[in-house]
Amino acid sequence: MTPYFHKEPVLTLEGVSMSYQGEVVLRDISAQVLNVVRPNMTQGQVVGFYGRSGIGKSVLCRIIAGLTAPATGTVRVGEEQHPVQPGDVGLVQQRYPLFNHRTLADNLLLAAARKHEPEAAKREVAAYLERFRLDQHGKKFPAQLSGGQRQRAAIAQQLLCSDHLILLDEPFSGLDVAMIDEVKKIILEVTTMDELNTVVIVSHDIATTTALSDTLWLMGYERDTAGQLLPGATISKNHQYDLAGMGLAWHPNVEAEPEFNRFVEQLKDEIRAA
Ligand SMILES: Nc1ncnc2c1ncn2[C@@H]1O[C@H](COP(=O)(O)OP(=O)(O)OP(=O)(O)O)[C@@H](O)[C@H]1O
Repeated sequence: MTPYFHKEPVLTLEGVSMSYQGEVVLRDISAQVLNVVRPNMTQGQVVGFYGRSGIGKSVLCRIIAGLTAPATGTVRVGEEQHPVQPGDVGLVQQRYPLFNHRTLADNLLLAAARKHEPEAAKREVAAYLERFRLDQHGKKFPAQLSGGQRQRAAIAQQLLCSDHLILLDEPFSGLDVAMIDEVKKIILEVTTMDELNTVVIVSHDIATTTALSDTLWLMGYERDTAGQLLPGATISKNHQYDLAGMGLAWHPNVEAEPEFNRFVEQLKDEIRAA
């Protein structure tokens, strides 16, 4: 097993709850992502986030991104662990928010200008275009890009304007196997760019996401001591898995290992029960 240790927190949720018109959607969620350090490796963090459809994953993502204020609780991000502000966290949704009337390079420049001075923004965009193998396509408009290129562009866009933390909503849905491999590569690339880079993947593709993750969050409902179902979904402590500690954090061919497959089957059972 690759040795690792934890440093400072990069994302902290403290007692987060949310209700809409009196209906409790999220209940008292506390969870933390720590900067994982592996000797001689630049390695960011990948959190896989599961839950059944309609349970509240998107609501929690918007809260983590600072786009919706929770009813109670706080979200802290970054090295200083400041309360999240809109723009701190990139949110890559299934519909990629590129401007159709601007070229890819202009779209990225617009994002980079939120964080950098004009000259630095240009340099950053050039570096990201190359890094994401989009340098041949900078002058194209979003409609002229393939689905995979648009997805890479959307991830680059969010990395350019956010501060190390990005949330990917269903990054594998509707993709063929070759494209899934491509997106996996991008996610791994993002995490090896900077040890503080942290990617939260919300997905129904359990095996693919688990293979990439070093932490898993499973959202579900809990019962009180009398066996009554409590309102609102939560991420209980025993549903926050430390894959690094279990020897299942991403490494080449982790998906071929029997322990990995046993764990994925166990997770599927837990999701059904949650
Ligand atoms: N703005 C809103 N007003 C009222 N209710 C809302 C609002 N946003 C979300 N909800 C409710 O919160 C619950 C959780 O929705 P959410 O979209 O977070 O689920 P999800 O886990 O992301 O589902 P899926 O996996 O199907 O995308 C749903 O019952 C939804 O109707």
